[in-house]
Order: sequence, then C-alpha cells, then structure tokens
Amino acid sequence: MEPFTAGLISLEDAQQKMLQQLTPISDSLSVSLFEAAGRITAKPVTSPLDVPPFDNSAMDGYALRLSDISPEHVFPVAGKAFAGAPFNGEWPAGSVIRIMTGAPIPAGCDAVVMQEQTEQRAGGIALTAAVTPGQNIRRIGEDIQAGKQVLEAGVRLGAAELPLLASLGIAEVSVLRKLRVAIFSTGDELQAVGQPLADGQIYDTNRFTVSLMLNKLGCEVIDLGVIADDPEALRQAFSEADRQADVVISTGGVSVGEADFTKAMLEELGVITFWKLAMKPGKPFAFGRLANSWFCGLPGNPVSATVTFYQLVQPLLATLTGQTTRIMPLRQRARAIQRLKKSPGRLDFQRGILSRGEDGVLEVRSTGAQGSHVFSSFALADCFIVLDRDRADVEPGEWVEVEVFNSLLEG
Ligand SMILES: Nc1nc2c(c(=O)[nH]1)N[C@H]1C(S)=C(S)[C@@H](COP(=O)(O)OP(=O)(O)OC[C@H]3O[C@@H](n4cnc5c(N)ncnc54)[C@H](O)[C@@H]3O)O[C@H]1N2
Ligand code: MOO
Ligand SMILES: [Mg+2]
Repeated sequence: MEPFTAGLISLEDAQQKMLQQLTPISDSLSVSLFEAAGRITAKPVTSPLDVPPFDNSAMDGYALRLSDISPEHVFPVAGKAFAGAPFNGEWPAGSVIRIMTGAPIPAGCDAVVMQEQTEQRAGGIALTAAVTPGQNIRRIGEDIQAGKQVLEAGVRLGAAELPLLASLGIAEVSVLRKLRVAIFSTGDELQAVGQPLADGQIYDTNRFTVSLMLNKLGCEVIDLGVIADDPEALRQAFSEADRQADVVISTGGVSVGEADFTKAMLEELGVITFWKLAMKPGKPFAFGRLANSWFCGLPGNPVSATVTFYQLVQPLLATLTGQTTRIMPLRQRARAIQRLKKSPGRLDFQRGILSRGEDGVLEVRSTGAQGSHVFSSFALADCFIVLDRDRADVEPGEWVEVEVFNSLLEG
C-alpha cells in the first residue's frame, strides 16, 4: 500500500511554483519620511550630499598645524570651535584652536590632538604624544559621497534605513503602494472573541493571527470576517475578496471533509497551481489564481495556518513587493537535548526553545505537544525545529536544524 504522503509536493517545489508566477507590483507614491516606516522603496535612493558634509573633529582636543610643532613648545589657545559654531577668526602661527567633537576643522589645520594627550602649562598647552598628519579628522564624504546610491529598490524601510535617509536630509521617499490583502476565516463553528461560546463553537484564532502578521508586513488588510461552510456564501466571499485585493487569504475548509469547499471554489472561480504539501503542519495548503488576485487557502488548524503563512505567504508578499532584502528564514544547527517524535513522510516544523549548553553550544528542546491544534506550542517557542521529510525520531544529543523566529512571530 502507498503511504498516504505519496504524491505530496515538497515545500521547496511549492515555493518555486508559487514565486515564479509572480510579477512585483510597481505603483508607487511619495511619502514623508515620518510615514515611511515599514514601506518598501520603489526605486533606488541616491545621496544628495556628502556625509560628513565638511571635515570635522573626531575628538575633543586641539587643532594644530604640523609646522608649528617643536620640542617643548607651549601653544597659546587662539580660539574655540564647537559643533554648530565654527572658528572663523585669525589663527596666529604657533597657536592652537580648542576644538570639540563634530566641530568644523579650521582652515589650515593638519591634525587634532585629543586633550588627554596634552598638558596645561602657563600660557597654553604642551603635547605629550607624537602627532600624525590628519589624525582625528573626519573627512568630508568619508562615509557617503554625493550621488552615491545608498538604498536599492525593494528595501523595507526600518530603523537601519530611515535614519540614513534622515542624515541625508531626504524628507520624502518614493515607496510602493501597500499590497491589499483580503482575508476571511471559514467555519460554521467559529465565534468572535468577546462573544460567549455556544455548544460546538470555538473562537476564531486564525483571522487574528493572519491580520496581525499582515499588519506587521505593512499590508492593507481587508477583513471579510467569518464565512459559513456554505458554497454560496463562499462564492460570494471569494468574488468580493477578488474584486478588492491583490492577494486573498482564507483559512479552513481546504481538506477533504464534507464541509471543506475551499479547493473546489478555487477551481471553480480560478486556476489552482498546487494543493497538498509534504509538510507538517500545513499539508492541505492550496495556491492559485483568481480573476484579479492570488489566492492562498491556509489550513484551518491554527498552528497549520500560522506555519503556512510564515513559510509560504511571507515569501509571496515579499516577492510581490520586489523586496531585495527578503526575510528568508535563517537556519542553524542546534543539539537536541531530548528525543523528538517524527514519522517519515513530511517535512516537519516542530516548535522549539533554544538555550546554551554548559559547553556553549546551541541546544534546543521541544515545547511539548506538537499537534496542529495545539497553539500553546507557539507561545512558548522561539524557533522551528526543522526535520527532513524522510527522517524518523531524533535521539537526544543529535544535531538538528533550527529556524529562529523572525519578527513576525516574536513580540
Ligand atoms: N481525511 C483527512 N482528513 C484530514 C486531512 C487529510 O489529509 N485527510 N488533513 C488534516 C490536516 S493535516 C489538516 S491541517 C486539517 C485541515 O483542515 P481544513 O483546512 O479543512 O480546516 P477545517 O476542517 O475547517 O478545520 C480544521 C480544524 O481547525 C479548526 N479551525 C478552523 N478554522 C479555525 C479558526 N479560524 N480558528 C481556530 N480554529 C479553527 C477547526 O475547528 C478544526 O478543528 O484537516 C485534517 N483532516
Ligand atoms: O498538516 Mo495538518 O496542518 O498536519 O495538521
Ligand atoms: Mg476540514
């Protein structure tokens, strides 16, 4: 008898089939730097100026001319230069200018001596260390030259990029329009948080998870709520979502039960690219194209919906926005400190907790029960333990691959 995992496509193949169909959006708009956090650059950004914009001091000390140095010479202090208040006066031969960090270098200055390498004497200061030409001078354009490209197109603007643009005086930046993503949960059993549960009902976890992650990714979320397990209601939801969005994401009803209509709906209203992956959780994930939008059918089990969002929807959204700095999961090796149960057949994403062993190596343990309905396993975890499709149980002490959660799953 064939194992029931035969014929399932690998996550890698699924990602490839999905991503190769996509064309990044190109509509852009100009936004103020104060509203640009999380947005994606629509074109490369070049610097309008040199940084630093003028030669300036790296230290609090004294600006001097090398030709004035001689043994035991005492330098009178002829003036002061502050950041924001340059010295523009007359600078007599043999004297120094008191200078602060960031202050413009006075004309004619060859070096700055930090004040710890000087001594106060009657009538001025004396040097206590050798001086090299150019020391402690930060040169104009040393960091960035005017006209140089500082950011590529397709970069998400965050705490590393926005200050860079601010340092260049760039007040407006050209960014892509936000992706419009329509979402709905499917299931007759689903109740909204804040309402009491009737017999057989559970709370709708998935819409909460999906909208939270979409918001973090800077998408415009169109929330169509909970849709009943009813073909006509689903047909309407699919059409409404397709009219409004670039990407439609549903959860639930994508397996083979008698109230599972997602895959049939995708086939009726669009074209299916693939369905059913050799991954756990997340097997019945479906992907395809509706009339105007891409469609992702996430499995209903909350852990499965979250893992498929992370592994498939995240790269889809990054590709649609042409992101060059795609958040590819970073994998590393860790030592399992306990036995991990695993059946061959599907690539497994177990939830784990990382720590350092006494010998300094990275260790990982399981959060406990790993069922696709056990969401508490996410709240405890900080990584996925990624176990290859064909392998069986992990023995204590074995090395495994882990994927540290990125900011989508962490606070
Ligand atoms: N005969 C088979 N049965 C199932 C298979 C299979 O291969 N053969 N696959 C199983 C796997 S794996 C998964 S994953 C689930 C996927 O099910 P569906 O996508 O059809 O989702 P539902 O049946 O609607 O719900 C499954 C489960 O999750 C709960 N759920 C659904 N939506 C939500 C929500 N928004 N918030 C919280 N919980 C939700 C739902 O109540 C069910 O308990 O199928 C297996 N079955
Ligand atoms: O693939 Mo399902 O997500 O195992 O539970
Ligand atoms: Mg089902």
